Amino acid sequence: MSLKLENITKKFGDFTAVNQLSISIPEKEMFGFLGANGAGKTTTFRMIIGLLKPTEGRITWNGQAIDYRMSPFIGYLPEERGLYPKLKVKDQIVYLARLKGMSKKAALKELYDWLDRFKVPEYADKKVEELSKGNQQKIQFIAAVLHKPKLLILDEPFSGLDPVNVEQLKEAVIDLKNSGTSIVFSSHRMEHVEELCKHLCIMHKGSPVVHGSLKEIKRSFGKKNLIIHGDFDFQFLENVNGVVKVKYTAEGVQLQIEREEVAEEIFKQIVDKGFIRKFQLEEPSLNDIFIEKVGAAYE
Ligand SMILES: Nc1ncnc2c1ncn2[C@@H]1O[C@H](COP(=O)(O)OP(=O)(O)OP(=O)(O)O)[C@@H](O)[C@H]1O
Repeated sequence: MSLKLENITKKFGDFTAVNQLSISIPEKEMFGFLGANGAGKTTTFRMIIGLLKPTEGRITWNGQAIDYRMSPFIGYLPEERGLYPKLKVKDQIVYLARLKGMSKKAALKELYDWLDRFKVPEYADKKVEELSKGNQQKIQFIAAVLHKPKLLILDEPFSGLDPVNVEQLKEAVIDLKNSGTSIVFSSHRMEHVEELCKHLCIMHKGSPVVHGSLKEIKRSFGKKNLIIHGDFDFQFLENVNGVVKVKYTAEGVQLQIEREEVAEEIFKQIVDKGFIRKFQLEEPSLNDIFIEKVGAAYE
């Protein structure tokens, strides 16, 4: 039981926006879509919700082809936020909820529950244009989740939010996942995907360049990070075999090394050089992996 994309290609004329994308998104999980601008994330989402038709391939949800009849089960937070500025929040939310088959009463109850959760019950009677951009985004998020979709697609849900609002929305998303919603979201921010997702896909120019579980992706990357803090000169490390990158930090140095054994070698070499305050081997970050796989495209 899952969302499945099989050999999906989307062409706009001669231009291929998505190329042979095959992914399986597990049920009741959060799946992250990473990619530079123009990588094909939004196009993929539009195909998942049935707004665009793939040129080739098949998209299924629990084995059934996705079509408009599934709309009540799907929630979508589009990248281009599209609320009507002149309408009151509650009128707009009720209108959108009714399109998903909810009654006015149920929609209002859900709306007030969400507004209470975000500690802004007074927004119900405000016009959208009276709210800040970040708060408009919260309302749009509520519009996407009000009908309790089983599959929730969030295009850049955290962009443009201040840190407090990012945390608030993250908690809401985690609660939805824990209550059984399958969530797919895109982001430019590696740390959000790293924190929230078990599985992910990195898109590059329409093709998936990395795909799978975060754990496995990190393990198979091979390279590790080694953090050393100490009271001695680190420069000689630039010439140690197996050291790929050296980044100097306020308290020492952060190395990218080819494999774990290089850390042992380095330890032998620094042990007599002076006081070592920290010597820590870490898995690569998603950012390290992204930079290597997509690299120049993220300039
Ligand atoms: N309707 C369209 N007609 C022609 N080209 C399109 C259309 N929609 C998208 N594209 C192109 O397809 C490519 C992928 O776009 P898409 O919006 O899916 O990227 P994205 O990964 O969501 O990027 P971003 O992070 O900037 O939102 C881009 O080069 C874009 O210009």
